[in-house]
Amino acid sequence: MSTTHPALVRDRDGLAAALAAQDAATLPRPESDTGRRRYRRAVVMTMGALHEGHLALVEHARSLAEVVVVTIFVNPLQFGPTEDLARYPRDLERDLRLLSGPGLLRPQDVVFAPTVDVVYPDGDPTVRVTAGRVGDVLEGASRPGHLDGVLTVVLKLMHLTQPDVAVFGQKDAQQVVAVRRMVEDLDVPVVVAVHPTVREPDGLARSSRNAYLTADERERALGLSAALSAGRRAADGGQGADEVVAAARAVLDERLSDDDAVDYVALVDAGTFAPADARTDEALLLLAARVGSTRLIDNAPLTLRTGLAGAGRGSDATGRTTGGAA
Ligand SMILES: Nc1ncnc2c1ncn2[C@@H]1O[C@H](COP(=O)(O)OP(=O)(O)OP(=O)(O)O)[C@@H](O)[C@H]1O
Ligand SMILES: CC(C)(CO)[C@@H](O)C(=O)[O-]
Ligand code: BAL
Repeated sequence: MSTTHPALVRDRDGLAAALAAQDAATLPRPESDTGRRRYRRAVVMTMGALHEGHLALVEHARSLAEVVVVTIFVNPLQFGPTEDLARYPRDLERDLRLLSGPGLLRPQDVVFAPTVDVVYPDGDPTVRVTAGRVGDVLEGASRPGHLDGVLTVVLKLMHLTQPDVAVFGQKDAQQVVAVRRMVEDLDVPVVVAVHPTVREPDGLARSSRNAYLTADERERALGLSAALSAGRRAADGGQGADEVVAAARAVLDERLSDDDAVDYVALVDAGTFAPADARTDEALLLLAARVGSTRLIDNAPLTLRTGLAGAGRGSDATGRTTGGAA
């Protein structure tokens, strides 16, 4: 392996030693040292097959913290029995090469790429984290148990890598909501930071699964970002939630073929993830579709001008009380 690669650790002892070295290198400095970043250690969790989206998360982590840990682990627990666990792209050499690019990992930063038996030494864990009602809708409804599997490994990786801040991508919007909820509900002492979705120049959200797409499928996949733009235009034009969803769905119907299938088009309150209604102003338009055999997701924030924010109270998809006067 080339010496320009960042430090790679593959087991728990190696990780503990690397974290101890990071801690020694980041002992508190005098208050007068104004060059200090806000956090000591940031973690970026990935499943590898890295792309510009992941690298943007790493850059962001680096701007937030003195040292960074990137994890690369394809977590079997979050894949359903008919999903793509076996064919999910894995290329550690390539990932390490990308992470050694300029402005990314520094000598004291670490890549933790454990095998399944390192993360789950006793096999599938008996005790797991449940996403509760966040895990029942949208991604959770389409991929039963997916968000439980995500949260279980995220909590384990937080324990193992001991970050002060963990950086996630907005592309997986529901994952962000679930992780934030877990951190709050289980008093996990980690700050959750979110980076906006990074796109290809033509609008396609970067995703490791884009590698599965044929040229024709990739063209049809542009329907997702086009649908989000149509939804945003409808909102900008003063349309309500139903019209925004209809505008997005019409574009998907037009751009996808009989070989594809729309999974969901949903508009939720950006703050609570509850379905958007007349009280919603800041909303998130969420899409999932299968293009050929590849399932893709995307989302975009938008502002509903029909929103009557503050009216009434309710309970959101995450269990928090919403709306109305405090
Ligand atoms: N285009 C993107 N922009 C910003 N963040 C991203 C993007 N793609 C992935 N991420 C974030 O990177 C982290 C690791 O994601 P992951 O390794 O699953 O990549 P992915 O491209 O989403 O893969 P997949 O194709 O399996 O969905 C997650 O926090 C995810 O939200
Ligand atoms: C957060 C994560 C690394 C957990 O396996 C995964 O869900 C992902 O890559 O988004
Ligand atoms: N980025 C989400 C990981 C998954 O689809 O399993």
